[in-house]
Amino acid sequence: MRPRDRLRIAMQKSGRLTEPAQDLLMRCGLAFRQSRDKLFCFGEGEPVDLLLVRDDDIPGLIAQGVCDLGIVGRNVLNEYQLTAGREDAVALAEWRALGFGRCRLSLAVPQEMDYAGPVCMAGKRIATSYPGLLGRWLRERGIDAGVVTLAGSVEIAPRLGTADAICDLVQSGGTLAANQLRETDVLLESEALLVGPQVLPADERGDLVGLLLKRIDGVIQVRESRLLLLQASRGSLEAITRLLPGGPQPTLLPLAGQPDQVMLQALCAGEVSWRQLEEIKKAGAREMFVLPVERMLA
Ligand SMILES: Nc1ncnc2c1ncn2[C@@H]1O[C@H](COP(=O)(O)OP(=O)(O)OP(=O)(O)O)[C@@H](O)[C@H]1O
Ligand SMILES: O=P(O)(O)OC[C@H]1O[C@H](OP(=O)(O)OP(=O)(O)O)[C@H](O)[C@@H]1O
Ligand SMILES: [Mg+2]
Repeated sequence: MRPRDRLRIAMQKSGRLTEPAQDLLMRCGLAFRQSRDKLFCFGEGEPVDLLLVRDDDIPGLIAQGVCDLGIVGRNVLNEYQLTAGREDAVALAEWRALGFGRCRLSLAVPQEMDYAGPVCMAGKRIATSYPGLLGRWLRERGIDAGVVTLAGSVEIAPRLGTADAICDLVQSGGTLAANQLRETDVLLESEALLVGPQVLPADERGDLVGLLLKRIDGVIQVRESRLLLLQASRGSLEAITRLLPGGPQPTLLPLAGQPDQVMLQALCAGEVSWRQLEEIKKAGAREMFVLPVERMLA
C-alpha cells in the first residue's frame, strides 16, 4: 500500500448513518468538496478526505489499510470480525461510540409461537443478514438451529415459510409488529462507531486521528450540555447548588455593588427542564438563562 499523508475516513454513501456522520464531521470543523461521481470528498481545510461506500464495506476497507478510519454500526463491525477471511492487514478497534444509529440485533418469532427461551430454536430455521453474530449466539447456548442467510427483507421469511424465526435489527419495533413478529432476545446493542486500526499510524495521520478524537469528544460532550446562568443571594446558594443537574462545580461571579448577590454559571450534563428551573427558582434563583453549548475543549 502506498503511504498517504492525508487521513481517509470511510462513511456510508447513502443510508441511515450518512446525515448524522456528515453532521458530526462538520461539527468537528471539517469541510469537504464532493467529487462528480459522489464517491469521494476532498477535505478543504484539514488534510482529511472521505470515501463514500456501502456500510458493509467499511470494516474491510480499514482492515486492508485503504482507509484510516470509518463510521459504521457495531452490528456491521462485529459481523465483519466474525466472518471476514484472514487477508486483513490490521485488527480493528472501536475508537469512539458516537451516540446515533442506535438499534439492536434481536431474535423474533411469530406472535403465535410458544417461546420459552433460546432452546426452543433447536432444529428450527432462523433467517438473518447476520450469520456470524447469530451463529455465535447459538453456539454459546449449544443450540443446533439452521441459519438462513438473506441480504434483506428478513422479516418476511416466516410468512413465506422459508424460516421459523428471524434475527434482525430492531429500533422502534414497528417493522416486527407489521410482520406479526415478537422480539424475544437481544443479541447485540448497537450504535454508530468511529472504527480504526488498533494501532494508529505513527506518522502525521496518527496525529490527525488524535486531533479528530479530541474534537469528537468535545462534540459528543456538548451535544446535550447546557450552560445555566442565574442570579441569587449567597444565602440561597447551598439550596440552589443541590438542585443543579450534574456537571462540574459551578462558577460564582460577584455582582457589582451587591456584595451578598452572585451570578452562578453551571455546565449541566443534560437538558434542563422547565420543572427543574421552577424548583431552582423556588430555592431563590432569579434571572435564569439556559444556553446551548457550541464548542468545548478541555
Ligand atoms: N431502524 C433503525 N434505526 C436506527 N438505526 C438503524 C436502524 N436500522 C439500521 N440502523 C443502523 O444504521 C446502519 C445503516 O442502516 P441502513 O439501513 O442505512 O443500511 P444498509 O441498508 O445496509 O445500507 P448500505 O446501502 O450502505 O449497505 C445499520 O447497520 C445499523 O447500524
Ligand atoms: O424497529 P424499526 O424501527 O421498525 O426498525 C427496524 C428496521 O429498520 C431497518 O430497516 P430499514 O428501514 O433500514 O430498511 P432496509 O433494511 O430494507 O434498508 C432494519 O433492517 C429493520 O427492518
Ligand atoms: Mg449495508
